[in-house]
Amino acid sequence: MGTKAKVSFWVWKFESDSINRTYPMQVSEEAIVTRVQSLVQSGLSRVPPQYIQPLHARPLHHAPPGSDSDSDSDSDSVPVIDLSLFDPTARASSLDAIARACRDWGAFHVTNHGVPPSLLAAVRRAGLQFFSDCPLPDKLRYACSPSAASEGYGSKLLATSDGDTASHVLDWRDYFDHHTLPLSRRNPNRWPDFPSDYRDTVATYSDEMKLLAQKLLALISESLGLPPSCIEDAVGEFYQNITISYYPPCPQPDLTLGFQSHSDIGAITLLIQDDVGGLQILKDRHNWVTVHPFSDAILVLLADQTEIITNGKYRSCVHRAITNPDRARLSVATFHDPAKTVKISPASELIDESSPAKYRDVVYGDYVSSWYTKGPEGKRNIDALVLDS
Ligand SMILES: O=C(O)CCC(=O)C(=O)O
Ligand SMILES: [Fe+2]
Repeated sequence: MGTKAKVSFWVWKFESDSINRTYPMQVSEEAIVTRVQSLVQSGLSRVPPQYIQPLHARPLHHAPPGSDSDSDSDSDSVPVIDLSLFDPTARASSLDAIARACRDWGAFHVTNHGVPPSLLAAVRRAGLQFFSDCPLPDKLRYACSPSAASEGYGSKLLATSDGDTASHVLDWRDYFDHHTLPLSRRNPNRWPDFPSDYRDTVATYSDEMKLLAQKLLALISESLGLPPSCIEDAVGEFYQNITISYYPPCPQPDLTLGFQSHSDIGAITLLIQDDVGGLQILKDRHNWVTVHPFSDAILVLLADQTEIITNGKYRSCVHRAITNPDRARLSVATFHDPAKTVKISPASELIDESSPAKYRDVVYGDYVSSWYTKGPEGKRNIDALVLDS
């Protein structure tokens, strides 16, 4: 069956504590190539302990009101913005709708966004074929190195002595990360060559996402009364990465997360998912709301640098992915970040005596390093930059 060979990657040393809880003490070399999918294919009925979330982070459905694990309120749903309504007559009310969505959610779906539905389908299909039809040894030819933000096929790892990964709880997720922009970072030879249209599809998708991100940042700037180019000018040339996440079915979804709670660290993320569902957004700081898959809409998530540039008028969106026992899930997130050398600060237009800067300036590369050493830890990394008022 071939599954045994895959399990052999899973080599841990375990030790038990006084209440007989087993936990890993040391990660062997082989564990570097562990993928969640290979665990699942080995036929587990319980998840290994390093995937078990602490109680407060579990996707419970009956938590006390106000807690981080509050119930999913189905009555609330992420706003939808129809981009075809930005003609001169409807423009003012559409900008108002964007302002409300950014203020209340830090997220919204866009429809009539101009990206061909066939391209959205093609990128989902290419990702799914790579993850589900390609044998593990072939996928591992693209394994990313365990160092921070490397390109390729990976899974989150346990903390290492060099401090590259900081969390002690693992996500129930495998991923493929592509460096797509600027073009000097784009090398499709490092991406899967199966299915045969994979590389072209991801490259075309990257170009389309860049155009949409530019359009959206202009509208978001305008929705605050800023010049359309304000946020994009502050970000500078986009450093774009595309991450395809694959969440295998999980035997114990109540104990795990596909992706722990976090906000994205760049400026703006554009996300599509398949019809399985599992993405949740934290609304009003304590309510987890499921983002139901919505035909060919694209989900816009405001990220930390946009929060700084808008001086907190728009906050970055905290989100997570839950798992399910039955179906693998796929999402494609396209991140648009500043270059590492760019200094990000609140837009001068938004600052005066009555509205002082709320965030310290930060060089984006320093922000990224602190994220990779501390990890999201279920908190907002950006809170470290908030100035005392
Ligand atoms: O899978 C998802 O829906 C979320 C992915 C995500 O949050 C990320 O890649 O940053
Ligand atoms: Fe994210």
